[in-house]
Amino acid sequence: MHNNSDFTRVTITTKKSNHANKFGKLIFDDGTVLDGHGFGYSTTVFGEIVFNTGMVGYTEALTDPSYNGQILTLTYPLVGNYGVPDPSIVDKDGISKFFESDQIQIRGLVVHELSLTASHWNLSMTLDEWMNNEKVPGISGIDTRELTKKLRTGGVMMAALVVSDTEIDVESVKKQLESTKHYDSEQFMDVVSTKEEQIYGDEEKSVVVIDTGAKNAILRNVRELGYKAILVPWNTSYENVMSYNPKGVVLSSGPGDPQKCPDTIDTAKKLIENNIPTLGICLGAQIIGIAGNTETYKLKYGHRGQNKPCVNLENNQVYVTSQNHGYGITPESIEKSDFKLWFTNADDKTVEGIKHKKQSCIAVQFHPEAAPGPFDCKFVFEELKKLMEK
Ligand SMILES: NC(=O)CC[C@H](N)C(=O)O
Repeated sequence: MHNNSDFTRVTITTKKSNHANKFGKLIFDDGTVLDGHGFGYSTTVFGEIVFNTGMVGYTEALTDPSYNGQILTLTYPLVGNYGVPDPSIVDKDGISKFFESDQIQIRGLVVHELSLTASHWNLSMTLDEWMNNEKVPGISGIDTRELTKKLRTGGVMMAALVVSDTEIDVESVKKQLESTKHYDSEQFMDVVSTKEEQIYGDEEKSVVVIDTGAKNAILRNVRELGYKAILVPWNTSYENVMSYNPKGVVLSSGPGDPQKCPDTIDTAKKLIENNIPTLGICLGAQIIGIAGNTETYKLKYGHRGQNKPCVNLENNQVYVTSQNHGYGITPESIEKSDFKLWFTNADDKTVEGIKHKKQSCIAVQFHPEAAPGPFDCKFVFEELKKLMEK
């Protein structure tokens, strides 16, 4: 028999999005112009336009530093209906509970329909309010299926997103778009990486996380292994990493081309050489790959979603993974490298994980820290723990 105290009382908060109807336009570098309704902040932004097929998780996606420099299209047709939680809610270590970093990282957001009402027990503001506060523009009323087909056919491209209270001058935006720095040549590390070390927990044994744009969930997973997490800047040298005397090292996810992180590649080379237990995640996997003689390349339209099937070649088990990447490790380059293939993508056979042939070094292209429902990829952190406690 239940007594009332068995139940947590949950209050559902409802808020209406009262955004004014603004002008909104998406302008692509191939000349295409799409009309929509502007929301969020009135401004013009330029970035690489990409799409994510996840049905939920916009709070996490918008704050994932790996999206820095990009205009994000969500293919799920109704967005914003559960609002946005309070950013100041933190866990016992002071790590934000519901956000992957302390700000919105995307340059702009593209949706089909923005929900006018948001309801959730955890809601503190609407998506429109949040984006307005953080000065990020959004556009709704876009046929995101057609847009996705365009990106799948033509590949990701540079675009401008304009939200304005007055009529938009398309020609002048097109000119600015032409002279905008291309996403591929941008250097994001100074923008996303911590400038100083940050320490979470007080355990004696520690894991250093090299911050090339780390998500909070990576820190949380390290903490759950029972280790102190030490977050350090992207360009921390091997000697400085080792000065913390860590049991292991995580190379985090992050935005941009892995070739733009030469200092991290250098540190990774020495971590491998000295057999320090190391796990690379997404950008971190690409960096580890380069450090161990694989090559990387740019995918046509990337993998961004929550249901990307990956096969563990050691036991033929398939995992449903979360992903967000536009570059990858070149499959043909693995054979002559220091790694063997660990995971492969069941959809397109791209590289999803590698293991060093001799040293304690593993890397996954997918996000083991992400949990869009299930937690089935957490075992990757357990693999790191096994290497650290060997
Ligand atoms: N999430 C990530 O770490 C992304 C890695 C890299 N920037 C890419 O786009 O492929």
